[in-house]
Amino acid sequence: MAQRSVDPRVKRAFSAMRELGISTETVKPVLKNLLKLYNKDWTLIEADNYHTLVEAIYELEDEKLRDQKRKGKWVGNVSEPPMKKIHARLEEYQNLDDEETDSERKSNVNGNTDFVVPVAMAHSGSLRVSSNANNSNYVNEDVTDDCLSESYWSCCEKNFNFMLLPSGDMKISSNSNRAAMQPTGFSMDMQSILKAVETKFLRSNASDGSPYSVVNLVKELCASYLKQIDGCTDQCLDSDCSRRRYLGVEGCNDISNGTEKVKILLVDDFSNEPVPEFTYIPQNTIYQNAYVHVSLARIADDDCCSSCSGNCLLSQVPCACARETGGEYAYTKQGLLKEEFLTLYISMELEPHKHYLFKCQDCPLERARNSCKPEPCKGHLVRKFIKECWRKCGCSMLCGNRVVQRGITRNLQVFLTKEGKGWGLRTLEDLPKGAFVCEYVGEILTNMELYERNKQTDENKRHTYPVYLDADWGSERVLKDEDALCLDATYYGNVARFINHRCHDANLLAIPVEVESPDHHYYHIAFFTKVKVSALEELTWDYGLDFEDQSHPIDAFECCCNSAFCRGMRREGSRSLVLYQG
Ligand SMILES: C[S@@+](CC[C@H](N)C(=O)[O-])C[C@H]1O[C@@H](n2cnc3c(N)ncnc32)[C@H](O)[C@@H]1O
Repeated sequence: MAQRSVDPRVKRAFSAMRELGISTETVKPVLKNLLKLYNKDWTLIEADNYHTLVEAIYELEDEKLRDQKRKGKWVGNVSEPPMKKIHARLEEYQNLDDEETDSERKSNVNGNTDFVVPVAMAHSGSLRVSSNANNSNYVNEDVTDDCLSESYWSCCEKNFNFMLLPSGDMKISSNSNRAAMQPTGFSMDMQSILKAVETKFLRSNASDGSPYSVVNLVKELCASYLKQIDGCTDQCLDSDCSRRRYLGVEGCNDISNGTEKVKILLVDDFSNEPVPEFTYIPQNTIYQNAYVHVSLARIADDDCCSSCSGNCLLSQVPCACARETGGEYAYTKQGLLKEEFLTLYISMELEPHKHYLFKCQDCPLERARNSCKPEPCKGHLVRKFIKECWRKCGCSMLCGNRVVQRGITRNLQVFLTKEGKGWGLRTLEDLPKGAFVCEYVGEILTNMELYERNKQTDENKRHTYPVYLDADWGSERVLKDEDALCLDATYYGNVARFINHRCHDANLLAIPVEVESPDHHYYHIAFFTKVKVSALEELTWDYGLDFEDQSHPIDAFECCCNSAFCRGMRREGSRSLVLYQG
């Protein structure tokens, strides 16, 4: 009888779990459940080195332990249940992952942590970092010597260890594996090792006269590695590598400083633009006077789903958290924003006049601008919120109604735009329509504080990164200053501060999301794709600017969005708003 071949993704998952000491028997049922849950969408399972899978196993095992304890059958070590150990391993594994490329991660997952370059192989063939299925653009391409400028070498040395083994072979491993290598070989500097390997080869194999160079081999390794970690294409590697510059003193750095689940690199392909000065924060932080009261007690019992468990999206009847979105969840089981919500938000963005514009009696924005004689309110669009399950809910962190709070999972990159917009954000992977990209993160300020900041800042350093949190100002007659909030990403922010404006046909939408505070004075602004976005496309957002408005104190920019619908190309004497509506 013909044997059914096992899906390679299943094999990879088993293998990755074995690395963590989790047996295939334990993984099988959990994986099966997750595949059912996610409609066989592997991206969610494979993301973050199978984080979801490990968490699910962890939860199931914990549940079993709790059950055994309840029944008085558990005889293990109270201080460290077995899955706790696995969890610790996972953390270790993910820390390790911070230092790795996708390809290295794959080789680790397959139990093949280091590259050993036997001299014979070094002679006969090319060494390549194995390919990453999602980023096939960046691998298995020819790499020229020109690509290897100083910065490449220093980056390579920073990220790899080169070691001469007693056999004369060379072992290359990522820096994170340094400790593991020590007992078996002699650690020396990279150049000496390359020389020694080459000498050994030439002594034993020189007879066939083939050209051989360990140096070239390692160059190739470095180039492949860099192409993988920063999404660099062959074109930019080949064209003018010396101009490529990586943020930081040397080597390649993650602008999030390890605070996000994924590395976010900043690349400058065109010039020596100064590196943006700001502090990366992955979550909003209160500046001073903003009143953001988060407490479990303030969440009413019927505003959460304490009796739920597991994944709310799988229950027959939507839970209380879906009430905000009309009794149905905003997300699909694949974790994407549902079509009908996208349509509604797109219409709000493109045709705001068709939606309810609330005009405050005593507008906090106008009050901040001129407290003695405020102008009439210009109106605020009343928006529909997404509400995610949160801590008072009984469901798990894997619940499908928790997307934004899980943070960035997509591969993103900050790059210098060539149209003169400054830095921008792009995706390094194809994104489906409705995918969560990132949250707009900054300091939480009252509008008064923002206004004061702007007054004190000189003309050239205007605060070009604030977003109003005015999506629900209509629900209160008079909003107190400490409740009328905005986010300013000028000094503290995340990747979203690099998202440039595009008139009308931007590919992202900003959507208000309630997570922990039911009153909607404070909420999250989350960016979702409104169309499919291809790898390397810039991510843009329509700031909703009125380029004709000349009344605002902050000077506008001349729009270079290149959209056919551009409404902001500088006309003589025009000024406009640089404050966005969230
Ligand atoms: C939120 S920041 C975006 C990131 C910014 N490009 C940077 O380098 O930090 C907004 C600023 O970017 C620039 N910008 C954004 N979109 C633009 C566009 N379509 N045309 C020209 N400049 C733009 C403007 O200077 C604007 O004040």
